[in-house]
Amino acid sequence: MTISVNAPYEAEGTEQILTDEALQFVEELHARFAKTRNEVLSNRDAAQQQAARTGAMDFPAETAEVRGGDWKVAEQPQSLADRRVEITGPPAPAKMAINALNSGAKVWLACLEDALSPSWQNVVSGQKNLYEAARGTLQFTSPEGKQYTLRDDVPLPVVVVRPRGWHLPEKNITIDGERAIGALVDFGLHFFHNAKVLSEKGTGPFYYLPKLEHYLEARLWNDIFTFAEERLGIDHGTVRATVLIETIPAAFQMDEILYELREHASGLNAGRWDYLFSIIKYFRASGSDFVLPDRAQVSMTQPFMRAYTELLVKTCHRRGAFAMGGMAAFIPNRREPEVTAQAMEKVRDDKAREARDGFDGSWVAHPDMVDLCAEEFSKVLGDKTNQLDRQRDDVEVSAQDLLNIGAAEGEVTEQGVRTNLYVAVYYTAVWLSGNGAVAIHNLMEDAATAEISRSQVWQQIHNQTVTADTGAPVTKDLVEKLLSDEVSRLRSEIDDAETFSKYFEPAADVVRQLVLDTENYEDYLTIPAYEVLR
Ligand SMILES: CC(=O)SCCNC(=O)CCNC(=O)[C@H](O)C(C)(C)COP(=O)(O)OP(=O)(O)OC[C@H]1O[C@@H](n2cnc3c(N)ncnc32)[C@H](O)[C@@H]1OP(=O)(O)O
Ligand SMILES: O=CC(=O)O
Ligand SMILES: [Mg+2]
Repeated sequence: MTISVNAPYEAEGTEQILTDEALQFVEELHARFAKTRNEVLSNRDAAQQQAARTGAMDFPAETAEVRGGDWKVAEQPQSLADRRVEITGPPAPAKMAINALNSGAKVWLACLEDALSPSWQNVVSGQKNLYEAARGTLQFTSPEGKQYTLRDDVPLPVVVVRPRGWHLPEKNITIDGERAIGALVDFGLHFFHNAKVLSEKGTGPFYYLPKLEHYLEARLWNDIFTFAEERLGIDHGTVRATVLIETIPAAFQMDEILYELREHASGLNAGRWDYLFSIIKYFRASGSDFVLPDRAQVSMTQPFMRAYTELLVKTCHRRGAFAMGGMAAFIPNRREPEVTAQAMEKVRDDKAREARDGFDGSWVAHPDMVDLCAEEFSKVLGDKTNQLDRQRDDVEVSAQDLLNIGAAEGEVTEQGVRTNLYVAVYYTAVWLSGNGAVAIHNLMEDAATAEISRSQVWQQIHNQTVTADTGAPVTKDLVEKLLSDEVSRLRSEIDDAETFSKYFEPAADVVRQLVLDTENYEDYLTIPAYEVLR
């Protein structure tokens, strides 16, 4: 096998990160695991088609013994015992990494996934920043001259790295002429450079695993961890993984996923945004019973969302694994105190509900929200660091509860379609410019939320959904017109013509193709967008 880097430019950190030894490790991962990754990825379609045809899903029959069995995941390492507040954000640019590390959170989810646009610069410099974070040497001076250094007055958060999902390639690295697998590049480079340093400190290496759709995908990650530990001479079980339950098939396999990873598992996380995206994707063509209301109306208190989070807490605590809450999208606006006050109140409610339900901690998107999340969890935890001992034997969740999507309260409106188109184009443009997360109308938008936006429109056209505010069906012609309006609106808001033509016009082309091609549904927005990204 031959690995080669065919990058369009030399990214910051290249010399430090893309060493011969590190690339050889990435190549070894491909030699051993690429075939299985390709198999598990191609299995996804058949499972989706079966569910779409029947409109039904169930807990797998072949793993009844795993669900019924009395087993637990390995004991949790001390450094992860208290996860009451986790800040999420990309490790590039460096100032975001430093701000996250200085935020006072217990954990920093360093995101190479939903919140990172995988430009070559971000992929390499994100690894460089993680390398320096692991060694406590990360610092940065902004172009305006602002100095960023790591604080030394409190313990810094433990870093948990989220590599890309199984679906995304890394086009700037090839192996025998084929594009490398993004997840193996992200994991391989991080593990190779940092596993020893982190394991000696007892603070890693730890990972979040995104977008899994089957327990065999968890088995694959477990095999990768076992191999990587042996190869670098690190104790088996040092790696700990928290799996995002953020696809509808994974909600039916929570026990199985923990079981596969039991020697490496830390917990599960309720990734609400990708979960909604997955539901729309799975049942996009299964009729109007599966059409969700406008995105803004689908809250965590809808019965099918409660079923999902309640089952997650119950499953985790039965198995000795952490149950981690998700992301409320409201973010503060330091220029608008009223917006900030409202956002704080809504996020506080969200965290309070999660803490009451038994979650051990949760996510925030912004440093200004770290304290409120810690406060809400501390109220419930008291002197404890987590509530692993709280069993939710009162919870009974059936397949029908998880799929009770038609009962969601709310409606589809033309204004909702407009907002979805606006957000999808805006987010894609920002992603093409190298940022994987952005505030739009005081909401955090990232790859998962943008996927919901574009998929809702596709589904509404497919089902000719009638909008509540105009009484008209969502047709291709209507969407063409609304998209053109929203692109004009964006043109009037973006005062720089060059930025508009460089990022917004290609973004509009990507979104137009995604929503209007009703014969084909693209599995991920980021697949076509990646072809345009440098
Ligand atoms: C569905 C999911 O997967 S959720 C998880 C994935 N999504 C994320 O991780 C999104 C995380 N959040 C963010 O990226 C950001 O909060 C955004 C893009 C939404 C908003 O960022 P901004 O527009 O920069 O917000 P704002 O101007 O209020 O930021 C103030 C300061 O806080 C910093 N900041 C804001 N959010 C974060 C964060 N999550 N991590 C670290 N620093 C942050 C900014 O860099 C800025 O720093 P500076 O004063 O040194 O320049
Ligand atoms: O990754 C989290 C999500 O909500 O998606
Ligand atoms: Mg996600």
